[in-house]
Amino acid sequence: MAGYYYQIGPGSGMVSTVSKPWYLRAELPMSSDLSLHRSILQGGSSSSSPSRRDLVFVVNPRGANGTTGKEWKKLLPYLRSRLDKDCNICESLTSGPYHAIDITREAIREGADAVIAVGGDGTLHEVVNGFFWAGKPVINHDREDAHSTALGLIPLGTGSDFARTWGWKNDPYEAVDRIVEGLRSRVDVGVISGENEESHYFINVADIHLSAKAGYYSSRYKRFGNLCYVVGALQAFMGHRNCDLRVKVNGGAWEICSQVTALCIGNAKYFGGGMRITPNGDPRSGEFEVVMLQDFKWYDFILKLHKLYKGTHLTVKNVSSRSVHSIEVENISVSGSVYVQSDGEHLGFLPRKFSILPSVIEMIC
Ligand SMILES: Nc1ncnc2c1ncn2[C@@H]1O[C@H](COP(=O)(O)OP(=O)(O)OP(=O)(O)O)[C@@H](O)[C@H]1O
Repeated sequence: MAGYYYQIGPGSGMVSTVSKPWYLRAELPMSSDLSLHRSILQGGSSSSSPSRRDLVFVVNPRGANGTTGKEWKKLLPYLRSRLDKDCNICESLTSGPYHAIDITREAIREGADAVIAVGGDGTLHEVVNGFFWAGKPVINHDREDAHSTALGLIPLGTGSDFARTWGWKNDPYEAVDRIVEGLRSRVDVGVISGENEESHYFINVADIHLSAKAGYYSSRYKRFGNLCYVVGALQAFMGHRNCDLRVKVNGGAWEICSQVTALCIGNAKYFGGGMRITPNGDPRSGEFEVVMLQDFKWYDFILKLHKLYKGTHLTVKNVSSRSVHSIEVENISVSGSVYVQSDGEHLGFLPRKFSILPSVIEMIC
């Protein structure tokens, strides 16, 4: 699917499409997005001085049950007033799942200074995946430096869990201020490989079994806001059985982990709409924090849920934590599929290998 976006110029802010190759391959936006584009087009003036930096905003208009699109529209005048002087502000609305990946790849190849995800963790996840292609970082056509495009985030999703690790709120105005300030830091990204599958990337938390199943179901109930995680968890509990897994940490020997309820691989700290599951996860540490819950019963969640939210569960019985740079996980039992998700998006089933790519992306933070 070809990408499309519009450049919003300085001054009084007329907007024009940008005459670069991939913009010319633009598809027409979906009708509901067209109104948003039109409203921008009516407001602006155009400019594309070569010295100005291109900031590409990848907006999921359907994020947070459609709130992202509405908030983005309200945010644009502020964005223009703060960034118009120095930057070309380019917006691209996604037309459906996975579109953000293509937009990001094209923007990097065309030399964008930053690609900024506007939406929730799902949108951020797709943008992060757009930083890679065929197992390698995407590079600019004209420059040798593979990582010259920075990643940014305007958190406007239902959970927006990655933002919580940085202490950011779902406040788009604060996010714009961060982009204006322009501080950048290198962050780690997780890569997941499976049998005969292409590599897949994550920036927040990947998880296995009950929590992944809960995430799978919760995505059907996003219209309930943060309550979707509770409804998803209740549905996942029905018919849930703890299972024995085989794991290999940092390329060592295989170990058996019995009666695993959930295994969570944190590049950051939060998942499930604010649960501090891997409380020591840090995307600048070069390691994952792996937290395993074993032999949990449904009532353990009721009794210990507050600890999971606060991140004080590591001392609870049957909870373990360790720092790793790679972990392979297999299902021992031949019957039943064990769910895997990454950044809250369903990925498939075991077996999978998770490895860290230290400092691979520069992030605006
Ligand atoms: N135009 C679109 N129409 C429908 N779905 C889309 C569109 N663009 C992206 N998506 C999908 O929407 C999903 C959810 O998006 P996003 O993460 O931004 O919001 P959220 O689910 O409300 O927030 P969070 O993931 O933080 O809970 C993503 O998986 C993405 O693939």
